[in-house]
Amino acid sequence: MSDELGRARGEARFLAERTAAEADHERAKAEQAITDATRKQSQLRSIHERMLATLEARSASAVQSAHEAALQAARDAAPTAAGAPWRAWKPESGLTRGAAPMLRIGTLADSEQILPSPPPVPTRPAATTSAATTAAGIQALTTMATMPDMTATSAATGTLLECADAGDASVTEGYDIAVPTATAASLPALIPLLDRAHLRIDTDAAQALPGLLLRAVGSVPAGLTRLHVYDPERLGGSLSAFAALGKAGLLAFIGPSGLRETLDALVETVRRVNAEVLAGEHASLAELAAATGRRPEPWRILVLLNADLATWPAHDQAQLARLRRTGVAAGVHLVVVGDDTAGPADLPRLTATGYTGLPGAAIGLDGPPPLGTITAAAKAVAEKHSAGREPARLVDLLPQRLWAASSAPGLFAAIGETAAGDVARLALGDNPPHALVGGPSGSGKTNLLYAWIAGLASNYSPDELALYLLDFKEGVSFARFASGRRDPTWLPHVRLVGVNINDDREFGLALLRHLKEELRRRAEAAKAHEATKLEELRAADPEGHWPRIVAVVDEFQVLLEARDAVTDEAVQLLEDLARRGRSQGIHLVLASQDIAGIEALWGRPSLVAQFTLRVALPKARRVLAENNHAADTVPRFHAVVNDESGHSGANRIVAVPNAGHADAWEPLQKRLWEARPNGNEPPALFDGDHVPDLTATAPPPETALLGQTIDVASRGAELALHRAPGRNLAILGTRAAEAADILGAAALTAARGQRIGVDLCCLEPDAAPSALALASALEAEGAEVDWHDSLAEVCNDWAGRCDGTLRLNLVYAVDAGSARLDAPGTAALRRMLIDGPEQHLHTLGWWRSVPRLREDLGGFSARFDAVDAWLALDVQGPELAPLSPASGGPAWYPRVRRGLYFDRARHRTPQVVIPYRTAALLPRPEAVLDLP
Ligand SMILES: Nc1ncnc2c1ncn2[C@@H]1O[C@H](COP(=O)(O)OP(=O)(O)OP(=O)(O)O)[C@@H](O)[C@H]1O
Repeated sequence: MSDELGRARGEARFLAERTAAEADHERAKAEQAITDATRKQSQLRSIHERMLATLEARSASAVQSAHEAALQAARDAAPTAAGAPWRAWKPESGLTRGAAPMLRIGTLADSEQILPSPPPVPTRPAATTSAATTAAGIQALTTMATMPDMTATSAATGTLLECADAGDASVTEGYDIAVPTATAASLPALIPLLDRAHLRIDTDAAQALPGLLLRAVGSVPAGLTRLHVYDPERLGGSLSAFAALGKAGLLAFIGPSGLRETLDALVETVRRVNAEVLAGEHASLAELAAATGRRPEPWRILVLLNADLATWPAHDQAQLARLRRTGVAAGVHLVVVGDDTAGPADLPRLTATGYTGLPGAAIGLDGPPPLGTITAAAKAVAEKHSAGREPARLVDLLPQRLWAASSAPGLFAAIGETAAGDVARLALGDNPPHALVGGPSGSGKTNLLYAWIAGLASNYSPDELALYLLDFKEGVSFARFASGRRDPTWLPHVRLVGVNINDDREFGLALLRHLKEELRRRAEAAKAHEATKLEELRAADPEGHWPRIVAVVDEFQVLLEARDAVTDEAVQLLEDLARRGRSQGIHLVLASQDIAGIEALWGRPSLVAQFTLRVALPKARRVLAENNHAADTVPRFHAVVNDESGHSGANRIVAVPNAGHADAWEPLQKRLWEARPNGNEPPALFDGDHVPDLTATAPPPETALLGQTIDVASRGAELALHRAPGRNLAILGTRAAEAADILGAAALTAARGQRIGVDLCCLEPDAAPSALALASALEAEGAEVDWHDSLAEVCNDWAGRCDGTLRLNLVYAVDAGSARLDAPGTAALRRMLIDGPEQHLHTLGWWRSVPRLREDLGGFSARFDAVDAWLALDVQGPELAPLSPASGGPAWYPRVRRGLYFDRARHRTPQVVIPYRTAALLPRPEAVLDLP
C-alpha cells in the first residue's frame, strides 16, 4: 500500500513536472512568437516608411520638373518687362517675330514648391503637406497649359525664383530615396491681353490695373501700345503716374464728353486696319505679324474706369459691342474696371483671387508697381517714341528663305521701314533702272548701301545677280565683301571689289568699259533671240547666264571731278550704260556726298534723267527735285526714297537698319557664303593701297610684263618683243626703285618658258643691288646673263651678240652712260636702238628724262621711231608730248607707284600701270654680293 502510494506520488510528481516543463515550453514558444511578431511588425513599418519616402521623393522630383518646365515656359511667354518682378523692372521689349507677350498679374496661390529638407527622410505628416501643396501647383499648371491661348505659364523671372536643384539620390534596400534640397518658387499667374483678349477687372482687383498697363506699355517697342483711359469721375488715381506718355501721344484721358469721339475713332481704326492693313490677306494683326515679322499698327487699349455702362446711350453701347466683337483682331482691347455688370458681361474677368480664364486656380495679385517705376518708365518710353521709330533690325528685313526670287522682272530689296511700319523696298529694273544716292559725310550712305546689298544678296542667288562694287573713298568699306585675312568668306554675288581707288580714277573707267563690253554682248544676244529686254532674253534663252548686274560706285564724284580725258570718257560711258543698261539688266547705283557739286553730271540732263530712283540721306543736296526739301528734315538714320526722279509727291521716309555693324553683317555674309554654289570664285579685289607682287604667271612667248594694268581683270601690261623695228622700251623718270622693278619684272617674265640672253648694265649706284639680284635670279631661271660695266661695252659689237634668240639689253640709267660716249659710241647706241630689234635684241632702258632720251636718239629733231613703247613715272604729261599721240601730251599727273604706259604699236591711248614689286622673286642683294 505504502509502495503503491509512493508510486502514485512519484507518478504524480513526474506528471506535475512534465506538465510544468510543457507549460514552460509553451510559454517560451509563446514568448518567441510574440518576439517574432514584434520584430516583423517593426520591419514592416520600416519598409512601409521607406516606401512612402521613395514615393514622396519621386513625386517631389516630378513636381519639381514640371515646375521648372512651367517656369521656363513662363519666361518664354512673358519675357523681359512682361514678366519681370517690380524689384528689377524696367521697360524692355521682348517682342520678337513670335506672339505678343502674356502679362503677369500675380502668382498662383499654392504654387510655391516646398520641397523637403535634406535627411532625415520626411515624416508622414510632412509628406502629406508637401504632397498637397505640389498637387495644387500641378493642378494649376495643368489647368493653364490646357487653356486656349495659354499654352505657357509665366514666371517672375529667374532673379526672383531659385529653381530647385536636383537632389542626390541614395539607394537603400531597393528603394531609391531622392534627397532634394529645399527651395521655394511660386509660379507667376499670366493673363492674356495683347492680341488675345479683352478683360474685366473687379473693383477689388483694381490694384492690378497700373501694373498690367505698365507691362503692356513697357514690354513692347516704345510707342507700340497706346492707352485711352475713360475716367468719368476724373479720379486718375494711380494712372496719373503715366502722364508722360500723354505728351508723346501714347495716352489720352477721356472725360464723358470725349467718350463718343473715342469710341467712334477706335471703331474707325478697326475698320481701317481690316480694310487697308489686313486687306483680306490676314485674319488679324497677330497673324500678319507672325507671317511677316512686322507689326504695322500699335495696340490700343481702351480702359473704362468705373463706367456706368447701363446708362450709356445706345450708340455708345453699340460701338462698345463692336469693339468687343472685332477689336482684338485689329489690336484694339477693352479693359473694363468696376463691378458694373452691364455691357460686355462675358469678358474674361479678374477678381481679387482668380481669373475666369484660369478656373480653379487661386491667384495672389502682385502689389502695384512703385509710382517712381511708372513715372520713370513712362518718361523713357515717351522719349524713345518721340525720338522716332526704332528702325527694324537688318535680320528682320531679310527673307526667311534665301535666293527664292527670280531677277527676270527686276530686283527688289527691303532697306527699312516707313513710319507706319511698312517695309520699304527699293526696286531696280525697267523702271526705275538706276539710282542716285546722296548725303553728306556720315549721313549713312554706306550703311544704306550695305542694307540694300544685304537685301539683294539674300533675295537673289549669284546666278540671278552679279555685283560690281567700287569705293572711291579712302577706307575699305567694301573690302568686307571680298575674302580677307581676318574673314576668309566673301559675298558670292560679288565679281569685283575696288577699294582705296581715290587716286586711281582709271579703275572706275575700267569698270565702266567692262560693263559696256557686257552691254554689247547682251545686246548681241538679245538681237539674236529677238528680245527687246532682259526678261525676254532670259525667257528666250533659258540656258544662258544672264544675271542682272548692279554696279555700285560710292563717292563717284571722284571719278568725274577733274576736267580731263578720264572724266570725258567716264561721262560718255555712263551715258551709254544709263541709257541702254535698263533693257539689258545692267543697273547703276551712284552714291556721293556731293551730288550737287558734280558739274559733269548736271551738264548732261539726259544722263541724270535716267536715274529715276533717288535716295536722299539727311541734308543731302540736289538729290531730290529742286522744290523737294524732304532731305532737310528727315531724321538721322532715315532716308527719303523717291522713285519719280525726286518729285515731292513720291517721297517715302524710311528708317534704315544698322546694316554695317559686324554683328548684323558677318552672320549674313557667312550664311550666304556657306550657301554659295560649287565653283563660285571669290571676287577680284583691287586695292589702290596695295602694291601687287609679280605673280608666277607666264605671259605669252616673246612678251614681257611691266606691271599690273588698272583694269577689272588685273591683267599684266604686256610688251611684245618680236623681231620688228621699234620694239624697245624707254622707262622715263627718276624713281630708281620703280624703274628697277619694271626692268626686273620685264626680264623675269620674258625669261619664263623660253631661253633668253640678257645684257645687263647698271649705271646708277642706287639700282645696283637690285640689278645684281636680278642677274642672279635670271641665271637661276636659265637665262644667259652678261654683265657690262659701261654703256660703251653694251653698244660695242652688239650685233655679234645676236644669235637669233630673244635677247634683252637691260640698261639702268642709260643717260648716265650716254653722256660719256664718244661719237662712235653714240652712233653705235643709235644703231643698236634702231636695228637691234630686228635682230631680236631689244633694249629696255631707263632714261631719267625725256630730253635725255631724245638726245640719245639724235637731238632736238630726232624721231622716236626706235622706241615704240615708253613707260613714264614721275614725268609730267606735257613733257611726254613728243612721245604722245595726243597733242600737248597725255593728261598725266605722276603719282607714287603708278606709271603711264604707251606702246605705239598696240595702244590708242596710254594706260596706267602699277609696277609690280619684284623683291619676293629676287635673292637678297647681300646674298648676291657675298657670292664668290
Ligand atoms: N541706320 C543706321 N543705324 C545705326 N547706325 C548707323 C546707321 N546708318 C549709319 N550709321 C552709322 O553712322 C556712321 C556713318 O555712317 P556711314 O559710314 O554709312 O555714312 P556715310 O554717309 O557713308 O559717311 P562717309 O561718307 O563719311 O563714310 C557709321 O558709324 C554707321 O555705322
